Amino acid sequence: MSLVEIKDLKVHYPIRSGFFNRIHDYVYAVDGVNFEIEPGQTYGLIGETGSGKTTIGRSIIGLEKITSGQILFNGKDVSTKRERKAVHYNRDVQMIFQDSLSSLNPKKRIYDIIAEPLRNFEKLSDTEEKHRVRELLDTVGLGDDDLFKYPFEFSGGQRQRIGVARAISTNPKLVIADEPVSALDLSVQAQVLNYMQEIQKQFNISYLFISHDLGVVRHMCDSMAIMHRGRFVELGTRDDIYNHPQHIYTKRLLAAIPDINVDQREDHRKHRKEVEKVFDTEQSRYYDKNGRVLPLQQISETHSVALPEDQVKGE
Ligand SMILES: Nc1ncnc2c1ncn2[C@@H]1O[C@H](COP(=O)(O)OP(=O)(O)OP(=O)(O)O)[C@@H](O)[C@H]1O
Repeated sequence: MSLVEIKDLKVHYPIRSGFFNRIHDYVYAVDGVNFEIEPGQTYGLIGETGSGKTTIGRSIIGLEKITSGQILFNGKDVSTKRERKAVHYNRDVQMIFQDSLSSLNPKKRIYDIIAEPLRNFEKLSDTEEKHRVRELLDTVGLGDDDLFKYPFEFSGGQRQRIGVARAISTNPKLVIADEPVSALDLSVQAQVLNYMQEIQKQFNISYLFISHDLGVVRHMCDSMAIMHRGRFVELGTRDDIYNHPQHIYTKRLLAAIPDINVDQREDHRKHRKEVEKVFDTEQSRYYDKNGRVLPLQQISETHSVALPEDQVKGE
């Protein structure tokens, strides 16, 4: 059984205006998405800013009221607050945010930041708590010297590792990581991602990894969905997406990954320009007359794409 199943999830925000503040339209932030996250695996949600990724993450953790659809966790419906409470959901699902400086309380020492979820969810003695906090800091490569420092005394990468330690303190089954490394330098990004992968293996955690950059998630995700305008344009395994992309929006995101090989930069620039040109001329075929993403078509057991009818063929 999948750890998480998302069924036809919709989150629509009303747009109000006028003297009576009437609803005159909606923002279709998330407009009918379906996917599953397996135990111990990483699922990627990739798309440009405003495509609806964060809204999905916030809906799963319970920070966003959903318009319709279902969120199942271990087969149990957790779409409402009452249902989440009944299954200790708040302990089992944690989140890592992009901005580590604002997500860690600046007035608290690291010890208390990491101990806080433990105090909320576990009944530990003082000695057990100290032992657990030390163990967690050690897991993310920080030491006893760091225990009583404040967040501002750390680098961005270290703070993000503290965010990881806090998120895993309650032994969660799912961690939602919303752009966890976007604010970091490339070398520091790799370090934080390595810690996240090691922790995943050690504790069999599932990640929902949200990013705007297909380059960053290449080595993290087992499966992924490419999102645009509140819907999925393509979903599949890592191999489906990186080696057999079908939707022009996915191809465009792939072409945007910088080429680290200096000799090939010119070729890469030309390829990127060509992909952009195709996207500009062809994109109207891939969206309906209101600019919405077409319905997904399954083209293999693992791979679905929102293709125009005349493009659909099995792999
Ligand atoms: N509370 C809200 N009220 C109205 N519209 C909202 C609200 N929250 C988000 N939106 C809109 O919903 C859409 C999706 O937003 P969301 O933050 O999920 O996108 P995203 O892909 O995560 O973007 P980013 O990477 O910039 O965070 C956007 O158009 C956004 O403006």
